[in-house]
Amino acid sequence: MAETILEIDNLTSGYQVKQGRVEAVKEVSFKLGSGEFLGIAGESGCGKSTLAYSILKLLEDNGQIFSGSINYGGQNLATLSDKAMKKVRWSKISMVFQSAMNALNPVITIKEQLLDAMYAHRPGLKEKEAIARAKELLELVNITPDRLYDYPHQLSGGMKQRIMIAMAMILQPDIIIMDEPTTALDVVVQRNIIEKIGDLQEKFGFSIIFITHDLSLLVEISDRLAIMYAGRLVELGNAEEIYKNPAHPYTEGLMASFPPLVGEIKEVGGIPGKPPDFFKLPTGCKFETRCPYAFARCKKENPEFKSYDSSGRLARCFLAGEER
Ligand SMILES: Nc1ncnc2c1ncn2[C@@H]1O[C@H](COP(=O)(O)OP(=O)(O)OP(=O)(O)O)[C@@H](O)[C@H]1O
Repeated sequence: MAETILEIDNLTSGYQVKQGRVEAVKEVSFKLGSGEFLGIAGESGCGKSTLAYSILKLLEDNGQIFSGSINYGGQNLATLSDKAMKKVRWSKISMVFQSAMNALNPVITIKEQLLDAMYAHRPGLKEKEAIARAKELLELVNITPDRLYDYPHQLSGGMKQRIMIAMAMILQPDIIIMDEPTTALDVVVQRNIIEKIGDLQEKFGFSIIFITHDLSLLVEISDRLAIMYAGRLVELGNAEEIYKNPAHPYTEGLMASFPPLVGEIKEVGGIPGKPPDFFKLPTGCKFETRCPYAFARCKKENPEFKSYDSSGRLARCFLAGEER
């Protein structure tokens, strides 16, 4: 892997609720390489957004990082002050939120919204320069510069989402976190946007953490994949290798739920049952209650997240690397 730009170590974060702590992210560790495209997939509620918001320290009021570290640029973001975090957020690590396009203000033109975002970080910027930069950003996401003077309602959903991607790139960050950036759009538009993101990444070299529940979107574009279940990473490794041979039964089930956009469709299956309640997690393997391969040991012991062969792939399953 290229030089590490972000290292998450044993991160546990989540929310304080009446019943106690929801540990929506539990002991998660991974490294993100410079220029790497890391895809994170898992069913709704497995903690993907909580992980993203933890990195940027944008958790809701009842949210909290309980333990672990988020190392970026020689600092631990998990313990960084709000003031210091403001220097990192957007300029070094930015984010495109789930249905971000709805965050565009309907009564203000795209120009004003882009310029406001620029002035917020570079107060001395001259208007002429800011407009030139705004036009350049629109062109990067394949929107003609004259659209700068439009209001959001004059643009399609795909265009609005591309504008949000342009916004995330304004300050040329090292890392862009994308949380389901295309979910609200139809499949063809989704694909165009993802291709565009890939082009931009190649051109500018930023790293991407791309979060989705739709694994088929990730397989082709990601360098590596991380699969989350009940707040934990259950598999992490090279995207193509995971696709060819998933080591964790949950990954296998996810693959079957989302057939690839291109290539052979094996079998459209799915995963029986639903994700567990964070307050009633099984004692052993957290996936045991839904796993077609579970055996006695899985009920009692929680498998470690570890490398099981020479490829460096990590998986949390007693059967990883074995014939299932
Ligand atoms: N503010 C909150 N207070 C309490 N629990 C929360 C809060 N926000 C999220 N959760 C819970 O944390 C868990 C993880 O949620 P999260 O949104 O991170 O999952 P996700 O994988 O991103 O799901 P989705 O794809 O639906 O956004 C869920 O059980 C969710 O109900």
